This record gives sequence, C-alpha cells and structure tokens, in this order.
Amino acid sequence: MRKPIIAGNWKMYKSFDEAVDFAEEVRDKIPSAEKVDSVICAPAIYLPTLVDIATETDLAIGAQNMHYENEGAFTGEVSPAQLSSIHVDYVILGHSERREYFNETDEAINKKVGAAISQGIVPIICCGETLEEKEAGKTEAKVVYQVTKALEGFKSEEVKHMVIAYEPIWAIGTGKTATADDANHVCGFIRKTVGQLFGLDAANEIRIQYGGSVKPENIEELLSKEHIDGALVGGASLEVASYLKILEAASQDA
Ligand SMILES: O=C[C@H](O)COP(=O)(O)O
Repeated sequence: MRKPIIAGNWKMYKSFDEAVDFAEEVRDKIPSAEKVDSVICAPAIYLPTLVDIATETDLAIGAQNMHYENEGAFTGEVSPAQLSSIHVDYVILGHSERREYFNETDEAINKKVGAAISQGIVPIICCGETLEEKEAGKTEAKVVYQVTKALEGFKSEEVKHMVIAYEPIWAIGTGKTATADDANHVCGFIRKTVGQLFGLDAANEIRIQYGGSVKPENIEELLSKEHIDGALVGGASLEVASYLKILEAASQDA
C-alpha cells in the first residue's frame, strides 16, 4: 500500500508574511504523516523560515527547482547541497512551467534528479502532454519519453523512493481536470513504464501524483483510483482551508 503524498506548489505567489502565517496555521492541523505525506513547495527565499516552522511537525517543505551542480559560478541559482544544508525534503523537477519558460531540458532534469537523490532530497518529477499532443493521441508517447529520460541511469532501489507527477499541461490552472479515469490510465501507463525499466518493486513502490486543477471537490475521486497516489496542487494549495481539505481527503484514502 503506497502512502498518499500531497504537495502544494505555491509557484511565485505569497508574501513572506502570508507564507509564515500559512505554515504556522497548518502545521498543527495536518493529518499524521503516518497517513499522508503533506508537503509545501515554496519560493526558495522562504525555505529556511518554513523549514524552521515545520520542524518537529508532520509538515514537509520542498523547493520548486534547483541547479544540478552543488556549487559554482551560476548566478541566481540554488544548489542541491544548499537545499540539503537547510533540511529541505523535496524538490519539484521538470515542472512544465520551467520547461516552457526557462528552457529546461530532459537532460538537465535527469542531472537534477541525480543531484537531488545524492543529497537525500526526494525529487517530484513532472511530466505531461500539451493539448495539441493530447488531441494528436500522443499522451502516452510523451510521458514515456519524459519519464524514461528523467530516470535514465538510476537503480531500481533509487527509483522506488522517487515521486512522479503526471500533469497534463492543458489542465494546469485552467479549471479543466482530466477525468479520474483518464488520469488513472496515464498514471498506470507511467507505472508500467517504470516496471519495464526498473522491475516490479520499483513500479509497485514509486508514488505517482496527478496534478492539474486539483481541488477539494475532485480529490476524493482522483485518489480512489488504483494508480493515483496523491496530487501536486497549485491554486488550491494557496488557501489554508482548501489545502487542509485535500489533505484530510488523502488521509481517509490511506
Ligand atoms: O504544480 C502544480 C500544477 O501546476 C497544478 O496547478 P493548478 O492546481 O493550479 O492547476
């Protein structure tokens, strides 16, 4: 039985005070980490403060991106070693917004995955198709390509601790959600791909999230599906009430 994982992705939202208020309010209200992994992926500048607030609670803190080198002349970047030094637990890698607006390549994402695991940070690896690709029947080919490239060179033992987020790009921030059956079908396809590449153990243990307009109203149905182990939540993770409702639903699923 895979434990559900809900990760809020705040993207480039919230002032410092709003971030602190949010974390202080939710940290004691979230369900037990025995039932669900509750993560907030915040802007890098807030991470040390949020990690402090979350210490000794069941709330985990993640970054939204990082470089693959541990140090160097890379102005403006944050390194895996730096994230690890402040005890960040997770990092989102290869989000479609980073691929689209910051030219992030599959090769760079693969290096970032390796860098994250070598620092003990769990990567949340994003994949997903555009509307054009969906309409052309290329969803499966696209996610297989992205997942295969991201996981290239790793061992089954490493892969099973990773998280993959299937996020159809046309569903992000649009209010359009993939149907639970469609999302489950693609997540199942990703699991099958992991199985072909890394064996049954990795396929059974890796957690696969769905992302794209997830909210309290649709989380239950999504999580009731066999291959959906959680959600990567954008807009609905910005409000305390909706974030907590999503976590509550996930804890019932466990
Ligand atoms: O990382 C989160 C996704 O991009 C989904 O965002 P959304 O829940 O606002 O659609």
